[in-house]
Amino acid sequence: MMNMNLRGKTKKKEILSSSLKCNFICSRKVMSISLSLRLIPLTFPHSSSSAFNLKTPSPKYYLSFRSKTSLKPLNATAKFPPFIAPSKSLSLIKPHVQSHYKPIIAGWLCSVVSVFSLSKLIPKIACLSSNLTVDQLKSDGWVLGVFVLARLVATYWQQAFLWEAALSAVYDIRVNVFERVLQRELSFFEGGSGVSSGDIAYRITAEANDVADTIYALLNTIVPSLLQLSAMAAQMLAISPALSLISALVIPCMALVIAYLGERLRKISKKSHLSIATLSAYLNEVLPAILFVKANNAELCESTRFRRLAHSDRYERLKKRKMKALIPQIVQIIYFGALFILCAGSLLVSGGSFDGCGLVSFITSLIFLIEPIQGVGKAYNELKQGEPAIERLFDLTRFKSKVVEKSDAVKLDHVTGDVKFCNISFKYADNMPLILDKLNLHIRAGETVALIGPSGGGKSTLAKLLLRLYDPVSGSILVDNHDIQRIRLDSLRRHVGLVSQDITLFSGTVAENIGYRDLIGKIDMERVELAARTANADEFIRTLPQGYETHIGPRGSSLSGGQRQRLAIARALYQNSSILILDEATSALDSRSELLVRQAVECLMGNHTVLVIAHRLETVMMAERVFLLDNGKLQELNRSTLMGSNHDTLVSSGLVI
Ligand SMILES: Nc1ncnc2c1ncn2[C@@H]1O[C@H](COP(=O)(O)OP(=O)(O)OP(=O)(O)O)[C@@H](O)[C@H]1O
Repeated sequence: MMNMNLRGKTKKKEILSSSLKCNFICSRKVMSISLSLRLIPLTFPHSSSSAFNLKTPSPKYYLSFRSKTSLKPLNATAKFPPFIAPSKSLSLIKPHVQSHYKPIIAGWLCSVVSVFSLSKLIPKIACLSSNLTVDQLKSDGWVLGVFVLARLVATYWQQAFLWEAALSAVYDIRVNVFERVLQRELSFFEGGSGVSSGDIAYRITAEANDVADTIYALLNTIVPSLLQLSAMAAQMLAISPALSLISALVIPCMALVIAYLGERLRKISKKSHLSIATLSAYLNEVLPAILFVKANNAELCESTRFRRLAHSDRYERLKKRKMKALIPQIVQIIYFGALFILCAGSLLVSGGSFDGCGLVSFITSLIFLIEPIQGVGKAYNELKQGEPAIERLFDLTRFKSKVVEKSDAVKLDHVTGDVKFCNISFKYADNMPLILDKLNLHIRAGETVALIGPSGGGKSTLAKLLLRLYDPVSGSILVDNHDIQRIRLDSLRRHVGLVSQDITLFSGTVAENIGYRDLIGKIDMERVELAARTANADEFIRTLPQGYETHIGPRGSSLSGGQRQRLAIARALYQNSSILILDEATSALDSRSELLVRQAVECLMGNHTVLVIAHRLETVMMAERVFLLDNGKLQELNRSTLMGSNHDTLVSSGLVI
């Protein structure tokens, strides 16, 4: 049921609000959540954005849900320090560019050939045009041809080499940024101010391409444009120093205009980057949830949200495109104006001091002098346009981890699976309440312990602490009597496997998903099949069109819920970790699928230490000990007492009945 009422459109700072009531049907629970849909200000760091008087809201406003439950708003700008000083942008990309010095030098050498050919061409063309005879054409024609060809070939290779350097530098930057993103703590991606994956994806793809354009423009300016500028200036000085000085007055005039417009372009570009990143973040959140959208008849609501974000982007892009189109026109006006004055002036000033050939040569040199000045302007604009992209890209790499691997951390080759939580207290942030409060738990090697408790009680948090995705505020966790803070992170996570509640499968084949741990090595097909048989998955896999080589679609979307769960269990078995955390899915399965999954879980329990976050009574009964986690405290329950509990007690313990 949806009731949407959109009010207010155009006034500055007007808040457009509507209310939306949706019924969310989640597994066996029916939650009725009242959502209020409204536009709230979206802050652009360091931007002085004005409100836009448009029919649709300005980019200052951003559509969000407000609900009693914590539906996460899209967040394209959260968690980043303020933009760094523009001057730092160049120093950030410098090391990556310098490491590709070979194509840069090759490109610059080609530019030397290109400029040399041009400086030889100009006087020859000037003399030919002022004194054209068949004999002269015959004698000088082939020389001209050679220089023209040399310039064309050299210019081609100059651009090819410089693009190679720019794209290689951006490849390095991308790899570096992505590796740093992978190293970031989980808190960067989740929680109220977590950064959306769409925003990160946009930075690493589209914005990195903008950085490539900037690097190319800079490389193409530093030597080629300056070379051409010097060569042409030298020629002009040789012909007429007086006229050359007058021409030089044009340069600061152009530089001032270009600098002013470039600064404006930088501000506009920053907003444009943010608006497209927000749109990308939105799409990355909504499209994977398309089933939910359709099931809730939310197409209209999502289409409205999309339109607003797309409109903001259109507005910002158009502004940027207009500015980019305007700059060359203004430069051209100054250029042609100056040229006209110079042509007229040269006739007066020269007073016959140089001939027609010299005059044509001077004017042609001036034309080719203005070209690199325009090039410098263009490069400056590219830099101003690329700065926000460089800043946003490198923002991803700047962080200080709270979960730090100690220098003397040990690698454990084998663990028996003895786990102790000693006096663990934890909260997600200083200003948040304690989720776990002086909690103690000892799971013996090979034992299966079930953890139950109300939703939000902290069960998944406990699992995250065991994987060291967060560190406790106080207390310690021991694996085989080694404090996990003294175990190497890769070693710890190799020995602790996780089957999470939200089953994560990737596009690819069944075998690749089961053998995920060996994805870049060699997947052991025998182990894959053994794991699949143990997890009761082999039977259905063999009915798929290409068996283990069948592609399962994005996020395993071609499989049923039960099949996905069994595949995830098979993957955990393949990993061969001694300790397994099994966050049981709450979603309903038919009784046969449920039985198959339960049998698979039972197989897991046979020879692993298992911490199962249980939601079903049947799973609880498979465990040797059962603990209730409530209000940050742990309490051991008697299984037989639990069996005899009434419906309300079981539901309040977080069990799905
Ligand atoms: N990244 C986070 N940042 C801030 N708070 C969080 C974060 N993750 C979880 N929380 C909060 O911590 C509390 C415990 O969450 P947790 O996911 O551990 O509960 P749970 O017992 O596993 O719940 P469920 O059974 O519903 O999965 C909740 O109040 C939740 O809102």
